[in-house]
Amino acid sequence: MSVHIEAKKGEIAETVLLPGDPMRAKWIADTFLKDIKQYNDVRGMLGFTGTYNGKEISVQGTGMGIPSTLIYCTELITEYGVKNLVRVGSAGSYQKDIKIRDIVLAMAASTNSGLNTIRFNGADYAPTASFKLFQKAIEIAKEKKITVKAGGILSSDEFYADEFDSYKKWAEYGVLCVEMETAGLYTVAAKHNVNALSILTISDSLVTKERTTAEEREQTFKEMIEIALELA
Ligand SMILES: O=P(O)(O)O[C@H]1O[C@H](CO)[C@@H](O)[C@H]1O
Ligand SMILES: O=c1cc[nH]c(=O)[nH]1
Repeated sequence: MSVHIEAKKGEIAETVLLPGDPMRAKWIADTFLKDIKQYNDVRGMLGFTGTYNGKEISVQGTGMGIPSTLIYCTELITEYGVKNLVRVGSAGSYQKDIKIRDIVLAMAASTNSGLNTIRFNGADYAPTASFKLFQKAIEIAKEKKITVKAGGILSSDEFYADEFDSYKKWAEYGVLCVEMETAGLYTVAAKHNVNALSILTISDSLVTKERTTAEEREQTFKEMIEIALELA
């Protein structure tokens, strides 16, 4: 047992899917996995291990934001030996041609978090996806005939910005979409020399102001999950 995860050693697979929402973790386990065992309920941050096509895989809620994500990822890596961390999250589009329900593979994550400027004494660090998982995800998507887009994203510390239009600066520099965890995930994975990839489904657009419902966000991101599960 670690501070925030009550699993015994060996109860968590080498590959873990990481939704922010613990209820999405339960939905993924119930919908896609066999022989499911719930290994965590500390703080309601549900975690499950099961099998997918005969391979063991786990799914763990991370909560929202970089600090919460860093807690779960650090414990998964250092206490449970997890090697592949695959975030499956929702994101807001910053670009006209990134539409609701599109899937985005995050190649790199800019951030307005102090995480790395603190860590690197004021210098910038560029958190990037693991090439191995990224390349594999592209191949899986091709095989499954699922269209994916790929590029840089923003991991923001705030969901509600004071100035709505502040997103336009990131958009001008090619950032595809915004979420709140990936820069932390990629940084902690790099520190411990393990693999990480964020696969995101666009839940709303800052450009067109369209939105999906909370239920859709929890349950309808099937294609993204199908790619992630094949990464085990
Ligand atoms: O859908 P999840 O994985 O929670 O991700 C996004 O949704 C939350 C905000 O509603 C933030 O965690 C953001 O990153
Ligand atoms: O606009 C959005 C949508 C999902 N997640 C975010 O952080 N922002």
